[in-house]
Amino acid sequence: MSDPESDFNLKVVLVSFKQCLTEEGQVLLDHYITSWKGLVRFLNNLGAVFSFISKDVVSKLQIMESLRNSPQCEHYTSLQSMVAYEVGNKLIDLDRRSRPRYPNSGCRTVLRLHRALRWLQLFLEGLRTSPEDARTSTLCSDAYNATLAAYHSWIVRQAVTVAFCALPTRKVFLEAMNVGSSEQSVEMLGEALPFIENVYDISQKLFAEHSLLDLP
Ligand SMILES: CCCCCCCC/C=C\CCCCCCCC(=O)N[C@@H](COP(=O)(O)O)[C@H](O)/C=C/CCCCCCCCCCCCC
Repeated sequence: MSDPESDFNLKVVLVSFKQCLTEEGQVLLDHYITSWKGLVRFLNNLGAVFSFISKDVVSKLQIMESLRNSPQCEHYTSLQSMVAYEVGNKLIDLDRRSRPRYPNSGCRTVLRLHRALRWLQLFLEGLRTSPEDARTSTLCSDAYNATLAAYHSWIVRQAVTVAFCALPTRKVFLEAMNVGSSEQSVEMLGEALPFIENVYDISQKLFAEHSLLDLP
């Protein structure tokens, strides 16, 4: 009989991002949410120092799940249908100077996860291509500074910097992916990272086309 814990590995999660995409390039939100839940499982395994990050992701996933379970659920099947619905019906706050009317819009919520996906892509690519003795805190903060940092307050950036010091070594990280040796993890990343890259690129293009990359 299969053991769900030992069967769970980072390859399964990264490949699940492939299932987010239809042949027509639609990004399916149910699969997107499921893929993110898999990432949260890994984050939780890294220790309590990361729980403030995990809580933020979980709260965003809950917003998306409640939209998927709402009477408007059919508009939240894919990223494309969600953007069309929320943009078409003016259900998004566009101006950061006005009082927020739609703090839980799907677009602003997915945008936060979308930016974090870019961080993940850069961080895992850094792990894959770096030498054995590379410092994970440096890989992680380089990826963070190139992506999420620009959108975070000073206090969040400080908390994140402290959390990075608690990261395990590169070898431990690669083995925690649960796909075998460090070498096998590196190989797996080379095969599976393009799946999150595809989802990121399609989402980025969609958000850019609708001027949604800077939602407050
Ligand atoms: C063997 C393990 C393989 C690696 C698995 C990694 C799994 C990673 C899972 C999640 C990644 C982090 C997701 C961060 C989402 C951040 C969303 C965000 O930007 N939220 C901010 C803005 O939201 P609003 O306030 O506008 O609603 C929010 O203010 C910030 C909250 C605090 C947390 C932000 C920290 C982001 C740090 C990213 C590095 C994570 C390091 C994880 C260690 C691998």
